[in-house]
Amino acid sequence: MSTTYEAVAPLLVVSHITVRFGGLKAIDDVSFNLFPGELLGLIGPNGAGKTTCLRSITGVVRAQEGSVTLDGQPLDGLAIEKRIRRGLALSQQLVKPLRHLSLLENVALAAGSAKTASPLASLMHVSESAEQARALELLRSVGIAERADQLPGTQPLGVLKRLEMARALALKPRVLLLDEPLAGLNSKEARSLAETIADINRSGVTIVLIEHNLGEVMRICQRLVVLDNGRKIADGEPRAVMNDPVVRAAYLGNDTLAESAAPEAAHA
Ligand SMILES: Nc1ncnc2c1ncn2[C@@H]1O[C@H](COP(=O)(O)OP(=O)(O)OP(=O)(O)O)[C@@H](O)[C@H]1O
Repeated sequence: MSTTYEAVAPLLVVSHITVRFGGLKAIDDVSFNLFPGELLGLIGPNGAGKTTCLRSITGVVRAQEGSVTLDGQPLDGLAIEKRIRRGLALSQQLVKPLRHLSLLENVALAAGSAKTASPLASLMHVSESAEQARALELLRSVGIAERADQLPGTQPLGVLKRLEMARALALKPRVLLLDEPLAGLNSKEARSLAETIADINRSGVTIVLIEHNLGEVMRICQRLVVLDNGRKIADGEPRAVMNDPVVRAAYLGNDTLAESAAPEAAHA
């Protein structure tokens, strides 16, 4: 994709964020922009601060310094629910659907809660056909519509991850934050889910993707931000970033880079 993002106002601005856990600086003065329509990869070695960065954007973790703005509106100090209502959705590493509800009902519940403030009212929404139809459409968009009536307990991990994505999309997010969606999948499943993520992005959803599968990251992301030891060490076009000696040094000894994201093996 050859969008010139600099000509467009950023949708999300992360500005000089610092997060400390006791004496540890998990995030150290990190800034980056996310532009409308982008699929941005947030990468870095283990413990680099990627998840903490996403959590500080959604308010799960409070940054001691810095600010986050969505469409020009500061999110600082807002509770998680308010940030969700402003348009952020976080799809987590751990998949936790409601076990007694079908896949369709799980997504319909999320679609209902996007429209209502109270959990009881959102439960009642499950019976409404509009939410059911929308939930089915969302299940279709993540490729699991044929399992709509099945329970989560019988599903393989790949399906549960797609369900989690559909639930996040039900919130109609302006920015979808995905934390390691490909973890635990084999290479074929990972390739397929990465394609689904790219499809979701092409349908107009702006995405930040944390992922260790650098082969898929290189294939689907339009830009990469790299963290190492809590600091941003690179920000730019994927191939240029992966060729950056500073990035290569950060990953030195990390087999993932050598095996799946050598620049010569990367797709354009
Ligand atoms: N709640 C917490 N309390 C204390 N330290 C934490 C907490 N959450 C994260 N950390 C520490 O902050 C640092 C960054 O962790 P984080 O999980 O953000 O990294 P990451 O890049 O997402 O790592 P990984 O790729 O391994 O998931 C690590 O040193 C981690 O141990």
